[in-house]
Amino acid sequence: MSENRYLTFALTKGRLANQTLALFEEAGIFCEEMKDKTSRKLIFVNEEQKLKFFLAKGPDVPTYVEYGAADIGIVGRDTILEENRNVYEVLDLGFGKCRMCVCGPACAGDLLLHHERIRVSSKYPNIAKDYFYNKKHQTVDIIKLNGSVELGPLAGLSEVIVDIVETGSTLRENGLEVLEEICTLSARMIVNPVSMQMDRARIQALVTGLRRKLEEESHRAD
Ligand SMILES: Nc1ncnc2c1ncn2[C@@H]1O[C@H](COP(=O)(O)OP(=O)(O)OP(=O)(O)O)[C@@H](O)[C@H]1O
Ligand SMILES: O=P(O)(O)OC[C@H]1O[C@H](OP(=O)(O)OP(=O)(O)O)[C@H](O)[C@@H]1O
Repeated sequence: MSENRYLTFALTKGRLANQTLALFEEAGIFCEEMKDKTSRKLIFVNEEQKLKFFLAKGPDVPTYVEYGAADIGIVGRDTILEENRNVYEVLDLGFGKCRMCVCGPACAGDLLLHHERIRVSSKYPNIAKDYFYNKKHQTVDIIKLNGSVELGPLAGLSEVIVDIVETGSTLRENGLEVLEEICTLSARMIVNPVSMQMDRARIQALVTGLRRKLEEESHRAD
């Protein structure tokens, strides 16, 4: 372990970013500069704590961590499952909670029940494939989409979708429903396996500090 080595964090842009920075601050990990939404700067350094931070698109976070360009990543469990990178998952951060589900119009329930060869559109083709082929042993045709996945059944592209459900309002407003739940999701901390060996004490102290804050928060909420 090198005392002067910077630990680099890849954080997910978008929905998870604010809660990640708020939790880090609570645990004494600071990156003030990153809060400036007007800045186009991409990488931020905390000299005092020997930390570096950058924001990336969710699916790129496990890539940075697997290759060691970041030691630590914060990313949704959906992305970890979809990307299937060689990283350690070390902590459930408890926010960004949602569910990965098979959804569609109510009438698609019968097609699922009878293991019909249906079309499944999703932003998460690997999760969809694993669920239908390995868990349900059902042959389906998977179609990759990049967003607004609920359009799939509405436009006649697919019978069902595999997508994230949080409040359920996108489904409701489009006449769709949850047909099957695949798994629950939340934000997780991932670590590069080599970084874990080289900086074990420092990374473990970080994880312990964050876990303590999360426990304090959940006690306060009780
Ligand atoms: N309602 C939700 N919809 C999507 N993701 C959610 C939701 N609630 C929590 N999440 C979590 O937040 C993570 C980041 O979501 P976000 O929408 O910011 O990025 P994204 O899905 O990659 O979107 P985009 O492609 O539009 O940038 C997801 O990977 C997921 O783990
Ligand atoms: O259950 P709800 O609270 O309605 O949230 C779920 C919706 O949010 C996400 O889409 P997002 O807003 O990320 O847009 P996208 O479809 O373009 O990825 C997800 O893909 C669902 O469409």
